[in-house]
Amino acid sequence: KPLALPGAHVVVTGGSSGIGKCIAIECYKQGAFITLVARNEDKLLQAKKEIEKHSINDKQVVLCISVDVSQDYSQVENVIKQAQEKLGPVDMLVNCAGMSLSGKFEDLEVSTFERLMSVNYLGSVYPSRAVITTMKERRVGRIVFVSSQAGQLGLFGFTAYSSSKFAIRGLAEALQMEVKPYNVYVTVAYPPDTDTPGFAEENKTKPLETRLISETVSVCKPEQVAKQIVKDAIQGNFNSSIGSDGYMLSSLTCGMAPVTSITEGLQQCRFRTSLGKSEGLTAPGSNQLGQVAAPPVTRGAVPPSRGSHGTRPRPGAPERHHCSTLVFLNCRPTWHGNPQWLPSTTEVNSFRDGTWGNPLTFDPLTLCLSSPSFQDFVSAPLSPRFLF
Ligand SMILES: NC(=O)C1=CN([C@@H]2O[C@H](COP(=O)(O)OP(=O)(O)OC[C@H]3O[C@@H](n4cnc5c(N)ncnc54)[C@H](OP(=O)(O)O)[C@@H]3O)[C@@H](O)[C@H]2O)C=CC1
Ligand SMILES: CCCCCCCCCCCCCCCC(=O)[C@@H](N)CO
Repeated sequence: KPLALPGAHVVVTGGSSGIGKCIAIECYKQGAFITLVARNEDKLLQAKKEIEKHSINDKQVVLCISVDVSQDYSQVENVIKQAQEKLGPVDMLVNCAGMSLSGKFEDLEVSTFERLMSVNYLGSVYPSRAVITTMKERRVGRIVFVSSQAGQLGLFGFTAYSSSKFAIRGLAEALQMEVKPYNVYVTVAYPPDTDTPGFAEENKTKPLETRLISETVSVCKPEQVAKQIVKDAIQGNFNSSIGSDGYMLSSLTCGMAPVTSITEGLQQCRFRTSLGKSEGLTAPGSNQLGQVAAPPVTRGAVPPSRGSHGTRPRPGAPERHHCSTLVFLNCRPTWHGNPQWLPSTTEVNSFRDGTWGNPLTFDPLTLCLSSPSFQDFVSAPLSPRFLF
């Protein structure tokens, strides 16, 4: 049932740089024929040369086509037609063209929201729409969407980016349900920060808060991310995440995503069961819907620490507006609970050397083990939906 890459035709949008280029190389190394799709022709040719160094036989071809995947569906459809005429029907489509811009909601131009939605979301819809009919007819195919960890949770500074990456997941879940009977498998990848030209570009305007939160997860190499994505796509896994925190994040945000392995299924049961428990279907204070009533808003008082995982009220901290000890990873009480609070340089440094024991520098494993109970930890991130 795994897709055989030798001789297969793989189309990679965004294949001229970063993660996309590494995905193309990975597939090429395994004997695939590649079509690279991106806008800039010089970058495309450059990438083609680089990829061709990894050939394993002399029949392999790398085709380059320049198009903006976000502009006009008929253009994208034409590009796919061209590619199919030259290299045959598409066996695997990797939607990797995308971009990121961060900034506070009110600092981002409205046009940025439109731009990110059209490149990241519509730029994934168009190529997929163009290949799906043939895939269904042939009863063969893989469609890969490259979302982001920021497509699993919304983060400070990512109002425009996160929403465009969340949209991809909705598309993917619905599409998978439609095409599974035709032996077509959909994969959504949620990479962490990855060392690419696009990431360097993003960092130029990234707010400090966004940077601090992002730094709780280390930066990956694009080769490593690409390897994982290709592996999951070949297998037909719906979810593709990188590293142990990527795995935890996927488990915590599994929602109703399709389950493609037994371990994944067990894991989801576990998390869903603990959700039911923590929401207190029988707990005092729960209403008929099984929701726990939100704690009263406290003003001028620090709410009692409810076994929070290492968070202490900060000396001289301004009043808290929410009792948010239940909220995600203790990042959230810090950022959401203290709206007046902004980090100064000394504070930033003291997070870094751990003086504060601040959750922004937590190590997920330590956090997990040191929590009052593992269940508590597991259910914490799921609670905000019910509390707020
Ligand atoms: N790097 C990271 O930290 C992470 C990245 N991601 C996602 O992975 C994907 C790749 O990111 P990364 O490798 O960093 O990005 P890069 O900026 O290095 O590469 C982006 C690629 O997409 C192409 N592209 C961009 N816009 C368009 C467009 N409108 N039409 C066609 N092609 C386009 C670019 O070529 P050209 O400009 O010539 O068109 C280039 O080939 C993105 O979707 C990104 O959101 C997800 C998580 C983390
Ligand atoms: C228990 C679970 C532990 C996980 C902790 C999660 C912390 C969130 C960090 C998220 C970092 C955001 C990455 C965005 C990458 C991206 O898409 C851009 N770089 C694109 O250029």
